[in-house]
Amino acid sequence: MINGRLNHLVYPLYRRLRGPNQWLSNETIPHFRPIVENFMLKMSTFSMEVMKCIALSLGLSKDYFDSSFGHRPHYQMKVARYPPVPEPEMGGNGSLYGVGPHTDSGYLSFLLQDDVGGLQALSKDGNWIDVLPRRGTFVVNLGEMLQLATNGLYLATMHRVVNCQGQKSRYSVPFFFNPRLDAKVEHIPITEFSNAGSKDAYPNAPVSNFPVRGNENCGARNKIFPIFGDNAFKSFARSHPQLVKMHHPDLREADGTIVFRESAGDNGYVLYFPS
Ligand SMILES: O=C(O)CCC(=O)C(=O)O
Ligand SMILES: [Fe+2]
Repeated sequence: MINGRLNHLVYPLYRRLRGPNQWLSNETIPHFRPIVENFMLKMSTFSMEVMKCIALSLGLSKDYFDSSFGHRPHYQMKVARYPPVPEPEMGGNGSLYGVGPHTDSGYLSFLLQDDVGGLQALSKDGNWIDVLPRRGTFVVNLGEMLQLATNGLYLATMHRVVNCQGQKSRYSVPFFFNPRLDAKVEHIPITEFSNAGSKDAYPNAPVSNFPVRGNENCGARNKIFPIFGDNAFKSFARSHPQLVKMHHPDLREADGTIVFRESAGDNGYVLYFPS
């Protein structure tokens, strides 16, 4: 439900991505809500500063991206725990990855990871590189909206999380900084970027080694939608097919595409083309 309405009555689809936060009680974690709210506010101010630096690095005015945040940038934070996966299970049916290979859908992601390790990023020549934890630093990933804006001059960072073995869980706090859900991200009109090309950002990616879930997120198979909300909904639906099934009965994810059940319905599904 969103604002008392059933999900399947809410269009455009990306409006379903906003809803009330579910806070942990003070008994579970004291002061959880104010700590998280304070962190998110500081991160969003910081992110806007980094976006100004990115604009300057592209030879644009520092407020170039501001209109795409408007009064309501879409930022999100999560606290993720990756329990260790015992060795016999490694390599079995998706358990190798805590998060399969993907690029994030927005502008920037800041990851605060503990010292367990497991995060990897894909180099352009197709090798996975360990992103080693460094105390007191954020890992910063560029997202698909920056790749789209720069027509591939700046690539969205392909990354994944390999499950740890041993005793300790891995904890990570990703903060995702994005445009407004309804922002349409245009190519930056600078000719030197126009040939960069973003059709297949990772031509050497070892796609055949990827687990089934995640294949569709890679390289040429990953379509980037210019309206950020559409792009975010795409990523959400791919990453959480079970949630789509439970809470979005009019939708289905198939082969990396979001499809919806026609209400008048013959007996099938038709492709959903984001706005
Ligand atoms: O847990 C991490 O460090 C990364 C998580 C991630 O890539 C994601 O949630 O998009
Ligand atoms: Fe990610």
